[in-house]
Amino acid sequence: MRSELARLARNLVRGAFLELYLTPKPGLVDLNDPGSHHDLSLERMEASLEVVSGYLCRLAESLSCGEELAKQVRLGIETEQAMLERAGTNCHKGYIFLSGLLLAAAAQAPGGGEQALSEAVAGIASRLFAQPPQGQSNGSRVCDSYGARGIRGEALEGLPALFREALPAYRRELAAGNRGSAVYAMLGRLMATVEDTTALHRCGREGLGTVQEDGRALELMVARRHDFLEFLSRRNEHYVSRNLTMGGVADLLALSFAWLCHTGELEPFPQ
Ligand SMILES: CC(C)(COP(=O)(O)OP(=O)(O)OC[C@H]1O[C@@H](n2cnc3c(N)ncnc32)[C@H](O[C@H]2O[C@H](COP(=O)(O)OP(=O)(O)OP(=O)(O)O)[C@@H](O)[C@H]2O)[C@@H]1O)[C@@H](O)C(=O)NCCC(=O)NCCS
Ligand SMILES: Nc1ncnc2[nH]cnc12
Repeated sequence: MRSELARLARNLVRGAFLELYLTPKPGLVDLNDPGSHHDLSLERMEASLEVVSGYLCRLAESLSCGEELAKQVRLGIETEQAMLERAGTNCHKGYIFLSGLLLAAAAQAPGGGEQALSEAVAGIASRLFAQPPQGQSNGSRVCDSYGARGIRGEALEGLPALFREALPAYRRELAAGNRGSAVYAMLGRLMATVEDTTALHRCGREGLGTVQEDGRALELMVARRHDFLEFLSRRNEHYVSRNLTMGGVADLLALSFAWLCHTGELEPFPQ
């Protein structure tokens, strides 16, 4: 199991880099610009991912040794701090949690299918969130204000954005023979369905509604073979003008990339 967890850890890092470099992405850091993140840059995100890479390697080792969940939580919290110190940002806080959760679930359901993995995610999340959260955060305040479920709801339901939305969207497009646009079908599906608390935090319900409408529009443009790259560039300008972002979509896109790397579906040649 050790080697399989180490391989998934490496793919979780690859997924985050693939998300970062996908360009254009409305409101998010990519190869063109920092989107609506004036405190970020490509270099800072790359520095942050160096920290995430070390974390995932240590987490895979901890899981292989059968250490208890409390140790994995400590590793996650320490990594959040290390990310702040190394890159001066919390830009991958959500991904630290989501990638750690998926890795921990894979340790619990070795060789199981995606349904077993989703159930293991939900089981671990129910243990993680058995106690009420300590203190407030942007997401918890937004969840209180808008009755949103956010990252906690996503985890407690077994990552439906990954297993029921993103992966099927990618596989449908791939089955139709469209390798090049499959990633954008996945991005559109996530934008259309994720209840992203960073969008709510920045621009309220109207902001989340904009992201979800744009996700549906992107899906339609991909299906009709329209110029969706021009659309995404134009929407990026609009998001920047409103300080709108979709950090939760970014993290779930990274996780989707990672899992597709792991299953070999993102590359024509098996690893
Ligand atoms: C479970 C925790 C990680 C939750 O911690 P916290 O309460 O601080 O988290 P939230 O504020 O609720 O948001 C967490 C981040 O999750 C991403 N997210 C948002 N919506 C969703 C969703 N529906 N599904 C999945 N993920 C979602 C999002 O992360 C990304 O955006 C952040 C950057 O955006 P930005 O607008 O810049 O945000 P801010 O800087 O806060 O605002 P500004 O001032 O800039 O305007 C960035 O984090 C991205 O990753 C949410 O931000 C935590 O409680 C926890 O348990 N941590 C310990 C880790 C652990 O247990 N690991 C072991 C697991 S086995
Ligand atoms: N590309 C990106 N831009 C801003 N925040 C992010 N969090 C994760 N990926 C991100």
